[in-house]
Amino acid sequence: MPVTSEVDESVFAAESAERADGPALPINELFTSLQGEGTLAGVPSTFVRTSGCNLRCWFCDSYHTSWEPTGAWRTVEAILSAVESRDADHVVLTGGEPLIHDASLDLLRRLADRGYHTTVETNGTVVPDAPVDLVSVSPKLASSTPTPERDPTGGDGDSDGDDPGTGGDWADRHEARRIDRDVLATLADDFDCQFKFVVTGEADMPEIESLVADVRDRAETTIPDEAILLMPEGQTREQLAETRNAVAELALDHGYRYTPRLHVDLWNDAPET
Ligand SMILES: C[S@@+](CC[C@H](N)C(=O)[O-])C[C@H]1O[C@@H](n2cnc3c(N)ncnc32)[C@H](O)[C@@H]1O
Ligand SMILES: Nc1nc2[nH]cc(C(=O)O)c2c(=O)[nH]1
Ligand code: SF4
Ligand SMILES: [Mg+2]
Repeated sequence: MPVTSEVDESVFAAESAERADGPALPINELFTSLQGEGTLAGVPSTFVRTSGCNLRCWFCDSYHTSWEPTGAWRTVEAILSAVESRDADHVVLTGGEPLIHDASLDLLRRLADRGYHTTVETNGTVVPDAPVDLVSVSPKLASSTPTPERDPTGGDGDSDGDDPGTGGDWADRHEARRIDRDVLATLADDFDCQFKFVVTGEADMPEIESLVADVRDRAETTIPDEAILLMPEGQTREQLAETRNAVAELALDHGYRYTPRLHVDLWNDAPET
């Protein structure tokens, strides 16, 4: 089900999630792997990847959930059966942005009822009204915003008006939506959270520091440095090899945690890993 990127994420958010056979989600892929990122790295987990996103990061490693959302509608019932047919007792709900879909809340409630440990991978723009064991928040920095030079839809990078890409169309929407400090503080107060920043270089650090300070000011709970994770940007082993040592040094310098991208080290950019 390819859907063109002229269409907003509402294609998947609005198309009825409530069907005759119950709530449903657009699923891009469902697989079992090792959690590759964050404090649970290495834990066998079943990944449920929804399609559709309210942002458009230029570096998105899940292009077919954001820039060109693709997937097949599956009922929450069918997703639960698929999860139960696998061994893992950890489930990671990701996307795209899983929390733009109401049916994600049904899925999370029913996974909790069945005793699964749930992690939600989210960009931190939506608060879920459902139980979640770990909210893995990856707030998007200014360096994530698509530009004519960083346009994964194929813009030619110059400004002569013949740019065939659509990345530029998304720059303003992405920029306006990417950070909501109140949502981030509410997530910190209401859930166990890790804040996992994608770092492209040292220039990202002032924004991370000021955002962390703002969220700490607004939240009632204490957010320890060990809940702040720096993750190198890179979709492939080759790209990660260029960024990871510098990002590890930045984590050391700032007293934050470093997270690898274990799945990229192990399986590069293969689907369903
Ligand atoms: C595809 S996103 C889906 C969940 C949610 N939309 C989000 O961004 O957190 C899953 C994770 O991959 C990270 N990610 C995406 N592209 C990346 C890249 N090129 N390098 C490093 N991390 C990336 C995101 O920051 C997020 O932590
Ligand atoms: N192995 C593995 N670990 C992951 N952790 C977060 C992922 C994601 O795409 O949200 C991811 C993923 O795609 N694969
Ligand atoms: S918020 Fe997540 S899914 Fe959406 S474009 Fe950015 S990395 Fe991709
Ligand atoms: Mg991934």
